[in-house]
Amino acid sequence: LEQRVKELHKLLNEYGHAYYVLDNPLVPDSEYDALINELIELEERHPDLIMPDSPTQRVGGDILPGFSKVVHDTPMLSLSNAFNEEDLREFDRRVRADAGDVTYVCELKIDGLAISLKYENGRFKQGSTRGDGTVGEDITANLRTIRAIPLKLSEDVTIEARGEAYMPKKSFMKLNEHREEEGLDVFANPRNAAAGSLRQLDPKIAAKRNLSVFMYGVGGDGAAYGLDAHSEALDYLDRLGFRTNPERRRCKDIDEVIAYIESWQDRRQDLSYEIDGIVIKVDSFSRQDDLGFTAKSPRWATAYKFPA
Ligand SMILES: COc1nc2nc(N)nc(N)c2nc1C
Repeated sequence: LEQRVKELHKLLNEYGHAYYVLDNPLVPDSEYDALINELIELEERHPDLIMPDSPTQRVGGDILPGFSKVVHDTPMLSLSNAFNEEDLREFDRRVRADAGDVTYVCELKIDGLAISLKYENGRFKQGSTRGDGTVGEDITANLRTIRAIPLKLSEDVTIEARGEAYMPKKSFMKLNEHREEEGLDVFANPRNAAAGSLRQLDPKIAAKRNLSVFMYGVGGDGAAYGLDAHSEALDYLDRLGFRTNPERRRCKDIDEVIAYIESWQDRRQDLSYEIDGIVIKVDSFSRQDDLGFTAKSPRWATAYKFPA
């Protein structure tokens, strides 16, 4: 019996990772559903076999009285903005003045809300919003319902991952249709819908909102994990079981960055999620250290914003 429960955990976590993290289903939904229902049955009959990281334990029971505060280990900063090619070239000039020739990493800027996920010995412990950058809200119960967020990593590491929670365009359209039928006011955009869903005190509501995430960095000093560059950190997050955005691209100079941005100007409407720009980061962590931070933003990154 215990053996069967362990086997179901393994199968469901593997199938779940393929479906929700890699967008590459290994089995039809009907097979996944049959297995999860078998596990729910077994756990109902034998509650002593319920583990915290069981795939059935994503939706908590009780409604929270409120959200407690979380002080971030390192501030969750904001990004400076670039609105045109001149801004981008100015950013590049400033970077190379202090750090010399650098390689950049370009990432899609997901139009959602920033989150921090903390893991201890490979297990999801706490998730929070950015808040004011220093203090956020503990929304662990709601984040547990997001199946793209692993409850257990492939390695027993203690790590913080940061990224963006968002609502896919399709889910946003369906949610608003449903709200219209119910005579409720609709959400203005997927970002507001995602924020509203994660601010629910009842995790059962968040669980129904079909949210997802793209993780875009490690909290604190990347070098602490033996990584030399941001692109390596993203590959490391992939290996640990996180969902990262596959469209990221290393660019050897600002001309390549500009070409990458132009390539997404029109293609972005084909994405299944909304983006509001492209984030450009110096790849090497030691070059990032040469550049440091202003009071509120890294000097080694900027966000090109698409015209609204
Ligand atoms: C290094 O800091 C950041 N990196 C980011 N990366 C992506 N892809 N998207 C963001 N919104 C983002 N925001 C911040 C503050």
